[in-house]
Amino acid sequence: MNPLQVAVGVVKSADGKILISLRDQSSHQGGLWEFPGGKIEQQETAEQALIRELKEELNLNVKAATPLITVKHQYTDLLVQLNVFLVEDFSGEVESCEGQAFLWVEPDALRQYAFPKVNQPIITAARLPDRYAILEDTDEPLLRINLQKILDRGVKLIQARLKTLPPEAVKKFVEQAYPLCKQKGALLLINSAVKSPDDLEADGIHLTSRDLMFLDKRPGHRRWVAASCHTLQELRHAQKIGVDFIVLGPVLPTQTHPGAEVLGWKRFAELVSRINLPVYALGGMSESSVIAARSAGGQGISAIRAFIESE
Ligand SMILES: Nc1nc2c([nH]c(=O)n2[C@@H]2O[C@H](COP(=O)(O)OP(=O)(O)OP(=O)(O)O)[C@@H](O)[C@H]2O)c(=O)[nH]1
Ligand SMILES: [Mg+2]
Repeated sequence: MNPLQVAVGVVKSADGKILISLRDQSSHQGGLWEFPGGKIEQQETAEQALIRELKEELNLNVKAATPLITVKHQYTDLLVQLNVFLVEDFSGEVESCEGQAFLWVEPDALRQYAFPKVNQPIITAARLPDRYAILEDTDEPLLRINLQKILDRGVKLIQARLKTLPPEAVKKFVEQAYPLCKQKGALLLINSAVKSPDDLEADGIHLTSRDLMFLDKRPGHRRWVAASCHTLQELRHAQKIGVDFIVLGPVLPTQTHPGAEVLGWKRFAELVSRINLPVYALGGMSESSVIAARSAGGQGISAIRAFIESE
């Protein structure tokens, strides 16, 4: 059966708050909060439906929208596909055209509201940025310089992939890096290949694909859990154990792995469409690849060099 196609907007104000509204008690999933939107009519594109619905429901004029995530869900009574857009460019004051309650909420506070179950990955996508920097092993002074470059560039999500640095050096570095990241409002995740990642204070863990496949449940006491994947099997396992987001690649050829087999954007898009999770594209990315990644259904890009090389 073809899913019911729905266009949904994560509407973000200039001060970073997100618009949610309360579903009418009598409607499907009634009494729960939602991101505004509605069914895509015949002859309409998802974007056209989004523009029409946000005008009809909230009197908002959408000026630009970019794809954020697509999720599919089988309710007992209904199969839906939510085509979610990020809307940062709009005009007009929100009005409750259908008498529904609405609220502007900080992204990190979205989890406190009751949404339909399928909305969970949308909430995660709304909280995450479009760039995920990887901080690679190198000598310590250079590591600090690279971290500073990443932070100066405004990247808000960073993975410390310090696989070969001795544990004491890793500990010393993370103890300095974590407060710096906090100060800049950036999240710091520690790669699971780091020796004793549990001893390090950070925002979460980034699982290697190998470590991911050894787990049968999400590691506890972690605010954020991410994972590296290369195959559909790994993606499905990540979704099953409740990982928050994925890095998938290599998408394009890289200098570090010349001749390695790559997915390409088409296969990347196909794989992303099979799961309901935010996915970053890795491999051969530059800052300008964000647009391609988002068009392919991804959350954005992950890279090592793109964020430390001069623009
Ligand atoms: N708009 C919206 N719909 C959602 C969300 N999550 C979710 O499961 N849905 C489901 O998507 C379907 C369509 O959404 P809708 O009820 O907004 O459609 P609509 O505005 O065209 O409604 P109408 O038929 O009353 O005019 C519903 O079955 C609803 O339960 C969400 O965050 N926003
Ligand atoms: Mg609606």
